[in-house]
Amino acid sequence: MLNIGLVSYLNTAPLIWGLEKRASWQIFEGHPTELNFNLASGKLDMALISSFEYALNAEKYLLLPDISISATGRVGSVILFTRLPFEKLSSQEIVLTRASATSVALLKLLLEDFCALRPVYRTGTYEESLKSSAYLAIGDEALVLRGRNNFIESHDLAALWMEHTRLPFVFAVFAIRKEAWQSKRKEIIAFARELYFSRAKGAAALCQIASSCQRLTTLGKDECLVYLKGIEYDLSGLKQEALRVFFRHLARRREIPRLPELKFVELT
Ligand SMILES: C=C(O[C@@H]1C=C(C(=O)O)C=C[C@H]1O)C(=O)O
Repeated sequence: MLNIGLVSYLNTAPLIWGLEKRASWQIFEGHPTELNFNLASGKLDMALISSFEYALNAEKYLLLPDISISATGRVGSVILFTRLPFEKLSSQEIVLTRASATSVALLKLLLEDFCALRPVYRTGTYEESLKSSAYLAIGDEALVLRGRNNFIESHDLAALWMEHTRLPFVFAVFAIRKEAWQSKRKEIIAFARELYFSRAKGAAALCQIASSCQRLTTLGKDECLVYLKGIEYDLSGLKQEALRVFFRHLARRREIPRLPELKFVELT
């Protein structure tokens, strides 16, 4: 049995739209940090994980070629919501969602190194952030918060990253545990083929996905479609370059012990 982890957010729907159930695999859905933990601990064989988790534990993993959750510019669902003007955030408290690894590291990089701001961070929920100056949300929660106007500003982290680096940003990759690749290679290749097929079907059905998944958020159908059109699922050359740039920043900031290489499985 192949144990597969998938992110439970709306943005993953187009990637897994055409995926059919199979007796040989079991799907677990969760927030990125749950999937990161369950893949690192061996409960899962392969999963969509935070690109930060790959950088942290790259010696355990191999990557599925050409799969990611990325955006070129605005992503729409990784947002710093603020109750103060952005440039006044030094020494102010920012509450960080527990669901994210990549976006937390990206936020710190953007604020501290690119914008010379020095806030104080705390992990917590949106409710726990009500007296703080800002809240970092990702995924469906960010989409819901976009509809509430109790913040004065919202800053899209992928758009900020692009402004500073001119590059797309890769939030998640599909990683496989090395042991699983040794023992379950055939099943992994079969799953990968289905995933590529599913992605193609999802791309052709975006309008339908937007109408049927709209209930997950408070977005209208058109807004939902605009959001899904902005999410990219490939890991092309430029995205690999963008990942390396992000990893170099993480290593320089000592958030990861060493600079990881991008190592892929061969599906043939
Ligand atoms: C674009 C998003 O990317 C997600 C953000 C992640 C993170 O911050 O660790 C991990 C997986 C992605 O699915 C999102 O959730 O909005």
